[in-house]
Amino acid sequence: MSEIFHKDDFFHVMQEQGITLSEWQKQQFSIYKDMLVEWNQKMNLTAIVDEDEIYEKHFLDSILPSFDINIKGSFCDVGAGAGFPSIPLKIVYPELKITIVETLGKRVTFLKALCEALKLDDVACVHARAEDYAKQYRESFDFVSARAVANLPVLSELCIPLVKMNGYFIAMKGANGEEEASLAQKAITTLGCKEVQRNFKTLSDGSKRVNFVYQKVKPTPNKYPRAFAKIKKNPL
Ligand SMILES: C[S@@+](CC[C@H](N)C(=O)[O-])C[C@H]1O[C@@H](n2cnc3c(N)ncnc32)[C@H](O)[C@@H]1O
Repeated sequence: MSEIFHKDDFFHVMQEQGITLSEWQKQQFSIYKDMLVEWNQKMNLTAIVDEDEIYEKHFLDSILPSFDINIKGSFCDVGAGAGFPSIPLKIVYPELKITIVETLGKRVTFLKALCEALKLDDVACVHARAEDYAKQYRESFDFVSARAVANLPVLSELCIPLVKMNGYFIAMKGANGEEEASLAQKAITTLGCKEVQRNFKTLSDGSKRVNFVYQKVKPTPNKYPRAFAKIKKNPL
């Protein structure tokens, strides 16, 4: 990637990956960017408000995992905040069936308005904690992902119970990702997963990304997820 990232580089990277976006998809990204900046004046959605940075650090970053694994079917985004990574993925891959589980009501309000403005079908925005949602919807999704929600030992217990057998948990991590991954090894195995990919990326400012892909090879034992206080106090 170039040293200074411009919005147009986003579309070039997509093309390099064989993804040609229609005018409407480009417009959807533009509407998304505008809504993010506008709503951010009323509520805390993101620290990134520069247009080029939004295209790189939110939009491109969200889509990066799909360059290494074919993301299709049902996709649950735990703690999506302002919609990352699931909404950029949905814009690029309109067939995805998205469920967002987000614990902050104001952000859910933003996400619902966003989905309406972007005319997105098949996006459910659920106001809940992931560990509560898993009581009813465990092992329901082909893919479960999260970015910037919790450290990996904790995040694994929030996300893996929601993954179907043979489905995938994608943990999107930054510079400390590998350290977190070593600490999470026991959690990943206990919850029924094994690592199948570890993908490294670098953004234009040199910041590192590592996206871990774990596959569910055994059902998650019924006692997980525990209540959040227990997960936090005593991570697996
Ligand atoms: C730092 S934000 C990251 C948002 C987004 N994923 C991103 O990368 O920009 C973390 C989000 O996770 C949500 N969250 C934290 N714990 C959660 C849980 N147990 N279940 C669902 N959402 C949770 C928070 O409300 C917050 O919106």
